[in-house]
Amino acid sequence: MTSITTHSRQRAHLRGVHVDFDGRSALGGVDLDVHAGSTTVIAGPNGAGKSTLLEVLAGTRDPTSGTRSVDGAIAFVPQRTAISDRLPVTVRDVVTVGTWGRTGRWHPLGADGRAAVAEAMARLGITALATHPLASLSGGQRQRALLAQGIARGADLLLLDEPTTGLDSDSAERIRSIMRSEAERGVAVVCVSHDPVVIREADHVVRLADGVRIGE
Ligand SMILES: Nc1ncnc2c1ncn2[C@@H]1O[C@H](COP(=O)(O)OP(=O)(O)OP(=O)(O)O)[C@@H](O)[C@H]1O
Repeated sequence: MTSITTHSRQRAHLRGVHVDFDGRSALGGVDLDVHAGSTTVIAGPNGAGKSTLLEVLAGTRDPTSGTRSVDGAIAFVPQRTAISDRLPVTVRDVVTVGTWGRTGRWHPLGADGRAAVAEAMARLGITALATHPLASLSGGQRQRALLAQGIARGADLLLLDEPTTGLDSDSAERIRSIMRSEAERGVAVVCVSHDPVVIREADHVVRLADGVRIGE
């Protein structure tokens, strides 16, 4: 059983985060706290700063000013459209990359890594696709492979960029169910989404407009 202490543990903490692009403000002083064992959705209109905020959380973009602290390992699941469909890799290759966070790059997979890859593929229902090229998958299957990569990492903070966009309702439900179960396992799940069901099911909703939080 996971203790209440573990579940309420703070995983990420942003204060006064500003991001400017060429002198234009994309984020104008955002505060955010993310806790273990919860789901947080970043919502808002196009251009509101959602992806920029996710990038700051991920550590791939430095704030122009403000502070960021993150406690634990991060897995980032990009939108499937952000990945080239020409990459000559199989589904198992894609999921195996997730274990690099455990083993270090290019190290042979040990039994733990192989088990993590197999479990992640089984949870996403893509075991039968393991040897298929990424390029041969449908959009929904590709998004599942990317999420399997994210959970194979075994991270404390799982960041997802629009994971259900363009998926049919069964595929979207599978993705939502994995997000819920990861949170139940104690992971802090943060996702950018326009999907009303994802937003309704979230423990916390951060609404952005023009780079600032609204509705609080
Ligand atoms: N690399 C960049 N260079 C310059 N401007 C950028 C860059 N990335 C984002 N922006 C600008 O910052 C603002 C916020 O962009 P961001 O992508 O974070 O919004 P978003 O809420 O994720 O939008 P969408 O829903 O369309 O994905 C926009 O005005 C965008 O044009």
